[in-house]
Amino acid sequence: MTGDRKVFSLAQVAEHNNPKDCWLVIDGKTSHDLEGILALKRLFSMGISLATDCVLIMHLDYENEFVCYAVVVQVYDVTKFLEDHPGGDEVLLSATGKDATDDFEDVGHSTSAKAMMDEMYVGDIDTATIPTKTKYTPPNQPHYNQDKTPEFVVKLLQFLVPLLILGLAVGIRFYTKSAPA
Ligand code: HEM
Repeated sequence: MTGDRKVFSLAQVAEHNNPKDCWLVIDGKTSHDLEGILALKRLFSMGISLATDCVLIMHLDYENEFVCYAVVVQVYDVTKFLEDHPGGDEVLLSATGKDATDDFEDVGHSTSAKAMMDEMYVGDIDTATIPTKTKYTPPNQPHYNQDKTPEFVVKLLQFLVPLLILGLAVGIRFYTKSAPA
């Protein structure tokens, strides 16, 4: 299994970005044959690392069956699937040239969708060629309320207007009382 593993750079994958030749990079669980997994594990224990990120997971499932799979970032040729993709071809084409794992996961693809991917697998990606995800965190800035002045004026008017009306009413009353009839 390890001998014929093809490893691509992101730039190489990005060349396959059109309806006639469309490749995607998606990180997923892939169940490999036990022999292949054990061969990988032997390499790992010997301190030999692969060009790709690969995490081996082995556990017993609910029925005490021995399950093993590798998590690797893989490259899929989806060209033949473009027309049949239930989500449409455009989403697939727009997911080329990047790590489309999040796009794929966000949709919540079914296990049968994931199973289909095995047939489209063409190789793994050298994850060193994928730019690391950085989240934008805005710098800490003091809270500045742009509407402070109008807010203050409104509050002042709310206080002054009733006072003015009251003063006016008292003034009129005083004036009309004191004026000779
Ligand atoms: C090899 C890769 C892919 C395969 C085999 C695949 C397969 C499928 C399948 C079988 C479905 C039907 C629903 C399901 O069974 O989950 C589906 C739906 C969908 N997929 Fe994909 N897909 C792939 C990649 C992607 C990517 C990268 C995106 C986004 C950029 C995407 C977006 C969608 C959308 C939007 C739907 C429709 C969901 C809905 O209407 O509920 N797919 N896909």
